[in-house]
Amino acid sequence: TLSMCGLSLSHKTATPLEKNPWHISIKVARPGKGVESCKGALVSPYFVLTAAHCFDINDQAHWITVDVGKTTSNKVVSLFSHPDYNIGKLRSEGIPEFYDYDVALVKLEKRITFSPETRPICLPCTEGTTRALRRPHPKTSCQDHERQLLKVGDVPSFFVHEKKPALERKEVLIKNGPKKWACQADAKKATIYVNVTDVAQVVTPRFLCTGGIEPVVDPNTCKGDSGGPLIITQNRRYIQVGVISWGVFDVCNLKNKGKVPPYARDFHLNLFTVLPWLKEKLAEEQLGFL
Ligand SMILES: CO[C@H]1CCN(Cc2c(C)cc(C)c3[nH]ccc23)[C@H](CO)C1
Repeated sequence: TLSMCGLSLSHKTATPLEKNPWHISIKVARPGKGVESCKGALVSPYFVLTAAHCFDINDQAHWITVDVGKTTSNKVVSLFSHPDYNIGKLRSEGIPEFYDYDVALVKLEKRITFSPETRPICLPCTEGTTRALRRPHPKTSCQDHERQLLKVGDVPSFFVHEKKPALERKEVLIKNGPKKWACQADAKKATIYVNVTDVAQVVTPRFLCTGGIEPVVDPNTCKGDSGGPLIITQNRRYIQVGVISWGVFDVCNLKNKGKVPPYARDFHLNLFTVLPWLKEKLAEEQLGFL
């Protein structure tokens, strides 16, 4: 039987993890280089979905620890970054970091047993999401999922910011209508993109854009939120539509303290743009990809 995805407990006394049971914390301890912190989402008994930029080509599996539910340091067996991810691809054009296809799957050594604080989130174009959307199977298509989840306009969504011991939900609007172009244009205000002439060079069709102050002030991501899920709620079920990739302004960086500019935008890898890769890597996880 396909286990149900995107469920969570929401009563007042539920713990942060019971409320966000898909939440994963990832740490990469590089000898002599300190620890890099990222987040991820549990998507099946063996796999965590995160950002490719959390890892370096030289990272050893034993440098990576993955906290799932209450158990810390689950062993990583393998790491599958998207084949088209290449952070240095545009270096020759004076663009030091390029985040296109910034998505990775981490395979755990031991199969995770689900529990009230450990449950998978729903992925687009799977049977679990068809059920979460209360749509008929097999009549419902992947395109139906995209039309229902990523409607044209400002789409309500949220990400989870870890502020130990709490997990805070940050509600943001995906600018998926007329505001999309202004959202993307603000990418050029990022310090490292000073050489960018056409914003389309760095904001490729793989990205969803959040942040800014119209129609309301959106909270922004921090570097440490990288890899976490961008989530849309439907009928109290949680569906991941994006992976937090990069932002123009790190609100957690103390030197940026207190002053968040209106051009602070965040960019998330749109999972609808990497479905063939997801389907291939998760083929054995019985998620029922459409
Ligand atoms: C385009 O230029 C910027 C790229 C990435 N930014 C770092 C960064 C990463 C890597 C990932 C996430 C989720 C971030 N959220 C906010 C900042 C931030 C720095 C600016 O801080 C330079």
